Amino acid sequence: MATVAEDVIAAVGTAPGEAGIAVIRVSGPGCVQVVEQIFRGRQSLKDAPSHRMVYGAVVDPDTAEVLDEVLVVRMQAPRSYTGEDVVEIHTHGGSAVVGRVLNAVVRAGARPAEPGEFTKRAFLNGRLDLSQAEAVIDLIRSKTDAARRLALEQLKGGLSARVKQMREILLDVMAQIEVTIDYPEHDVEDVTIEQIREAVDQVREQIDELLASSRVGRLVREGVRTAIVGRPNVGKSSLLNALAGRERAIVTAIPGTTRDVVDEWIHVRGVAFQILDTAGIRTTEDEVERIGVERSLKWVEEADLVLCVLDGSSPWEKEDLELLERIKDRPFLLVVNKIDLPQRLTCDGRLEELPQHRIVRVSARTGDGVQELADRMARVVLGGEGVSASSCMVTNVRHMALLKEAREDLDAAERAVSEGWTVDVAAVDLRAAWEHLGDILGERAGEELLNRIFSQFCLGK
Ligand SMILES: Nc1nc2c(c(=O)[nH]1)N(C=O)[C@@H](CNc1ccc(C(=O)N[C@@H](CCC(=O)O)C(=O)O)cc1)CN2
Ligand SMILES: Nc1nc2c(ncn2[C@@H]2O[C@H](COP(=O)(O)OP(=O)(O)OP(=O)(O)O)[C@@H](O)[C@H]2O)c(=O)[nH]1
Ligand SMILES: [Mg+2]
Repeated sequence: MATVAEDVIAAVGTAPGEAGIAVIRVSGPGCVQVVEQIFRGRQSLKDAPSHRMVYGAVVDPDTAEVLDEVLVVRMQAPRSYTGEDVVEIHTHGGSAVVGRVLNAVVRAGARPAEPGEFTKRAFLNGRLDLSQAEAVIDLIRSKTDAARRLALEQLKGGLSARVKQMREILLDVMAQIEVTIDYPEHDVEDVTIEQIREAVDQVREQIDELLASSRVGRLVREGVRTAIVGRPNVGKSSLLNALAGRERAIVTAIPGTTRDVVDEWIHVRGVAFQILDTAGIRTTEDEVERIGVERSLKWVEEADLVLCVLDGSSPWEKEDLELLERIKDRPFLLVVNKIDLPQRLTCDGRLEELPQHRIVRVSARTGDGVQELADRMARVVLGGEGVSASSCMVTNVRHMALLKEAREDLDAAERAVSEGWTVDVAAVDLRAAWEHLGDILGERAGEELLNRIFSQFCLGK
């Protein structure tokens, strides 16, 4: 079969396995002619209007055997996902059908696409910038509603708009510096220094805001590691089970039941929490239990959120106080458990000293207060307002690193003017900041970076 197209790529866009339908996507100049060769419909594809389904059959290019009954849609460049001519063949789902149809497309002149190649083309054709292309992977990978929302916001260009706005401010002041340098006879240097300061402050403030959002962004994207800690027998494992809604961990009346860390994922208000049930913290001679206690203490330091459990039915003990000291500078909630029993937790006003929104009273046995605890956990992570539909958060470590670099460039620019250097010195730093921000959008992205990013995609995306 003659090759009719320069670089037409094809891949299955849907998940493998039996399904109602599957979509084979073909992209590149000449892809309409490629598919035309194997498509028999009432209407020829090239005469069909763009973005309109056409009914027909796919045939084997050599034997003309009918392979499947299909719907085909053509999307004319540049109005398509990749920005190139695109044809999609919607077949019946199932590996034999999809295998034969894809094979026919390849024999008609397309080549199998590499992972992420459609999205890479969308980037190279200017349909998406790099941060938007990265959002496509995040969107596909998102397991919770909040993660989906953040990724979609980025795909729609939320982060890009913020970055472009900062670059505008920098570009304006860089232009002003040019004028100062080119026409030194006009005494404009003082004005320029003020403008540099103002631009630096404005952009730095925006960068700081974005970097501050990255903590929550990461938690939303990756999940919140939440450690349940406390003395033995206060009901930590019971609490894990109550949050999980199933008997995940072993519960007994014997103190020191849990040794290894037991974990379970739960979703609260669109955020994923990995709940870690740990060994009760006490001094012990038992070697196995001692190692468990060490791990518990490690989790107090490393968790994104600490749930410190107290037994409301028994008096406060010295271990409780020690633990409270350890957690007070970490993100924590204090959970007073066993409220179904008579309350004997006297703690000399220590509880009253804590911010009251940090204290939740529950019964892991009856389930009272457990929903309130879950809501409170989500609030601690998301802050007051939660992840609103319009909020833009940085979730990507590449973006974080570039924002930090840009911030350092701006610090350097400010130092240059404060120390009385001529404005051309600050100009170098401002340009560096402008470029680092541009790297978020992929302005100077080389082949290596692009390959690293797009190779993480699934086939057919
Ligand atoms: N069948 C199918 N579903 C899909 C995709 C796809 O490629 N094919 N997508 C792939 O990820 C997503 C949707 N993304 C898309 C983005 C742009 C265009 C597109 O044709 N845009 C044109 C026309 C818009 C219009 O008619 O107004 C444009 O922007 O000019 C299509 C899909 C999710 N669902
Ligand atoms: N009445 C009552 N009993 C509870 C409650 N929560 C836990 N218990 C009981 O307290 C005992 C200890 O519960 P666990 O969940 O095993 O406690 P733990 O903190 O995991 O204990 P270790 O693993 O030994 O550190 C068990 O007998 C539970 O049934 C509660 O809310 N009310
Ligand atoms: Mg336990």
